[in-house]
Amino acid sequence: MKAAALEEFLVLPWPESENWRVWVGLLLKCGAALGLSLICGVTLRRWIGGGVCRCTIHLDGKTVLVTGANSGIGKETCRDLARRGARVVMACRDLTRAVQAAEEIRESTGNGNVVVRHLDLASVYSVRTFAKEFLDTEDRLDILINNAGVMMCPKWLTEDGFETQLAVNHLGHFLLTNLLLAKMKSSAPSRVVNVSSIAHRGGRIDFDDLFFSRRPYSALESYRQSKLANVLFTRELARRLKGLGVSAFCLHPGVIRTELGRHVESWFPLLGALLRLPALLLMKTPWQGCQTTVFCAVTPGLEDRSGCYFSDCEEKEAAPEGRDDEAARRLWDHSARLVRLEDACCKGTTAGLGSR
Ligand SMILES: NC(=O)c1ccc[n+]([C@@H]2O[C@H](COP(=O)([O-])OP(=O)(O)OC[C@H]3O[C@@H](n4cnc5c(N)ncnc54)[C@H](O)[C@@H]3O)[C@@H](O)[C@H]2O)c1
Repeated sequence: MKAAALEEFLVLPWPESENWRVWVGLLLKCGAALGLSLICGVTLRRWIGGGVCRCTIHLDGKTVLVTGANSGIGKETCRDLARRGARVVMACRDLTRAVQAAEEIRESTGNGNVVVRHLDLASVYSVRTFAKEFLDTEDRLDILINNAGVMMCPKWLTEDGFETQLAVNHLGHFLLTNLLLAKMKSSAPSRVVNVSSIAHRGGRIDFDDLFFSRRPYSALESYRQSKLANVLFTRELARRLKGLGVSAFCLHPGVIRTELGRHVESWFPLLGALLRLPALLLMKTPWQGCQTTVFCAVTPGLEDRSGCYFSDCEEKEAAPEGRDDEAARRLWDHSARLVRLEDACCKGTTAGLGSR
């Protein structure tokens, strides 16, 4: 169709004409207008909508530990908690970037009590080494934020033979939390905050094939499985910790502009480039992305909501698959077996958390 013809096609006399092309043109224009208002609406909602933690509490004398702290949501979480006066331990895989991030946080907050420790959640050995050093050197742990994550990477197996997304997003954090629980109990009231995702919806824990050994690998299914595992772990942890002074929460941080999509972008570079502008408009900033994490970490009086799921600084209902107590218990048992939680080095640290 030539330009003039196209123009004529889209010109809209009011629909008194019976011509079907007029109606198609009208529909197209309405569609475009609707799409545009939707984008504007969502953008406005992103920028001026709720989801800001208004709690001004100070954390002087408290120690917080944040995993995956050198970028994105984790880094902004550290900045917020450092501003509140906490001692912040940044547990990171990439030490070079972590040292730079810590320096930047110290400068921007005036809090010099921000330290970096090495932690690779894809390695059971690294998690155990980190935990041992932490227990030996730190007096207390008031807030543990399990934030690190990897999304939709190719099928990589870790040195322990685990599929990477489940290993980093769930198993590493499961082991870390359990190893540090004795310290958290002695620092009670304390909190564990697990950064999950809305992607837990529609997720499924395949207990017969957690690592995609017998089924074709799907990067998306694996991510969903790992984020559902975060929700179920929170639920079971809260149940086991009832009355011990440690609460557990999980959350969806929103759709945030971070480096999390690096694997998806590397698979579809053209799509990544095309989506950059809409992403800039529609996605929240890392500062906005850390608000629900901080809300769960510091808001007083949340203890009776232990085990719950949050989004936009409000409690929300997790998807039905995230409220399955039997699956939560099974996942705990499977995870404990996989990371060998009962090994000598953990004994004594999990007191009170044995099986039912
Ligand atoms: N960005 C979003 O839109 C979004 C949405 C929902 C949930 N989340 C969750 O938020 C959390 C933070 O992600 P982000 O968006 O800030 O992305 P990010 O990529 O900026 O941060 C992830 C961090 O995890 C660290 N990490 C990855 N593998 C690790 C390992 N093996 N050991 C230790 N650290 C490791 C990375 O180094 C990085 O610092 C993730 O758990 C993610 O699933 C993010």
